Amino acid sequence: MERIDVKNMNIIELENLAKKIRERILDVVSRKGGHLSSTLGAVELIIGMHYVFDVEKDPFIFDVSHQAYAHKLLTGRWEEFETLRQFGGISGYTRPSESKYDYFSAGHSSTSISVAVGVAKAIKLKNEDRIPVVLIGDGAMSAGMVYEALNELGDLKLPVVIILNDNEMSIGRPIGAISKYLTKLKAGRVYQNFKERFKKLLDKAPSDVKYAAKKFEELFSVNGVFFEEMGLEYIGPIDGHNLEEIIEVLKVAKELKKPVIVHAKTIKGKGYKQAEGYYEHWHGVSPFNIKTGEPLKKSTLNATKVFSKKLLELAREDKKIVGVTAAMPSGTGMKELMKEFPERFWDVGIAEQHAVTSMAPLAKEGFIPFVAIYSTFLQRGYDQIIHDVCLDNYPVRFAIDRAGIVGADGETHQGVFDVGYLRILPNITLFAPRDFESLKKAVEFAYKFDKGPIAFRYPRGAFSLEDEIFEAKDYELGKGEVLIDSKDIMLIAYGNGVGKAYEVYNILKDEFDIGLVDLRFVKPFDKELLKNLKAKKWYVISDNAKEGGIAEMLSEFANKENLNVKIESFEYPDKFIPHGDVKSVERLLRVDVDSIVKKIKEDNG
Ligand SMILES: Cc1ncc(C[n+]2csc(CCOP(=O)(O)OP(=O)(O)O)c2C)c(N)n1
Ligand SMILES: CC(=O)[C@@H](O)[C@H](O)COP(=O)(O)O
Ligand SMILES: [Mg+2]
Repeated sequence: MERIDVKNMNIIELENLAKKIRERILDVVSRKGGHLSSTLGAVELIIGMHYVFDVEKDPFIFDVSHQAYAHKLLTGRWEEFETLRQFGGISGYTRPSESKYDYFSAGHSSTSISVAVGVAKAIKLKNEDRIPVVLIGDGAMSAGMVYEALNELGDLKLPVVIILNDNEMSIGRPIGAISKYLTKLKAGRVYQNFKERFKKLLDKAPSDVKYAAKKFEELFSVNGVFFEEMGLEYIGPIDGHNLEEIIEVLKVAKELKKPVIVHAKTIKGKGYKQAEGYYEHWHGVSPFNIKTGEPLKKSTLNATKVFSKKLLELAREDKKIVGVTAAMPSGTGMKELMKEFPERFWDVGIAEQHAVTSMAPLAKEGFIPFVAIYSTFLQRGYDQIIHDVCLDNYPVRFAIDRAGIVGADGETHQGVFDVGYLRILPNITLFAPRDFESLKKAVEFAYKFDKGPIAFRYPRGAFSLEDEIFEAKDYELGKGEVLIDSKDIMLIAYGNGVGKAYEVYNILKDEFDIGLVDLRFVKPFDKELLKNLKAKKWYVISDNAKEGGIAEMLSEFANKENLNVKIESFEYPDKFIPHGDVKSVERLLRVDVDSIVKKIKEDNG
């Protein structure tokens, strides 16, 4: 399907288009799952962008880009939208590799204004007639990167239009002073009209009236002062569902040829009554019944719930336990702890760097901090882990959720780098549970461990290994476990890799002398156990990137110790891993059970 040209449509036609887009989004997301309420709330703003700006030349930059489904539908992906977030289908985010109308990839939040500043510099250097337009949510405004970008933009005064899509929500409740400030701006509209009338009066008034009026303005003008002080023009708040108003204001913003913030108020979930105005649940959904809003599948036990429950148990017993999440209270299971102990567990908003650093002094002061962040978002806090936690060896506990392949979110969200990026840091201890029971033991071990920073990782959803196949033993620092011994082939697995290795073992056990080791710790790892293995063919199975991963680590060790072993890795190859269900993606990467079995048979046949 061709790109839909909205420029010649009248308001009624645009409103009908908005309705059609919402119906398409609801229909597909209810059957396939995906992000829902953000994207429903941004339909008119996106139509407005397409109406006023020229998508053929102006960079359209979507923050996170989970709200950009309307943009996908307008730019020739109406039919393909059916494959949303499915293996081999279109991405849930903007991807230049998917469409020339997707200017930049996103998935992590708060990068958009930096991208706009960069492209605005390029446009100026090339002396072109283009203007970057950004769509960013209020939740994304909690991250430091936004202010780094605004700081430069306000100084350079490059033409950039930033549409602030303010639905007064992040995934959950919005956090912090900026969010409160944006809410206050609600009152601004009335004041703006007043200000206009007041200005006319002032021009004729004596100077003492001018003085009083100025004071009045200082006292009551909450309208965009913050942004104006940063050197940006501020327009708003406008009604982000009123196409006429959006178009009128965006036209003005475009003509100003300056950095402008257009502050639009929207309703998250707009157009689907069940979702309108609800925190969290409707942000990202699995397939559901449109009529009732009920999910089609009942939720089952997952690693996040097990982590959350165990930490809550410990927190009830020990007041020194504190914790933080960065805008993912439900996603990380910290919500329950925040509810019961609001003075000890915090959501800091999208602010992973701050989350990490702020826990180090709590450790220094004798508290027991847990940082619960997804593997992919912890990348944001990397320097803070090195500089503020590891350097002075503070016992901050990192609970790394969504480790491994996460599924439908794809490239931007895969939790595959943490083993590599953490393994190289001095002072840190790294380990991983293999099933729900060992996850409980992992939380206990991390709680008691006070020698320095420690991190454990667990997957999205359930482990691939069921409980009670192997008894969950207490963790001992740096100790692995031989689960099944052998003299020939050894599957050396880590974390959620143990379940996959066990499946491989079951297929091959009658044909080969094959065993299974759970490494348990990657740092420090169990050198004695490995040296004493009789099996000299090691197959490494773990859900992390191969580069900087476990096989690499074991090869270095084996070479140093002259162990004379052959090591093969079934970790993830050196590429960004696409979206789709875990099984299909692993098959594509040739690290699924069948591919591993085939390779072992070929090697040993
Ligand atoms: C660095 C980072 N941390 C956390 C997230 C998870 N996340 C995705 S969207 C979102 C909420 C964003 O809120 P807002 O910008 O207001 O957009 P809305 O969904 O309300 O439209 C969060 C926390 C992320 N994508 N990137
Ligand atoms: C857009 C974003 O970053 C989040 O909404 C993410 O998709 C959540 O992932 P989970 O579904 O794994 O919590
Ligand atoms: Mg929001």
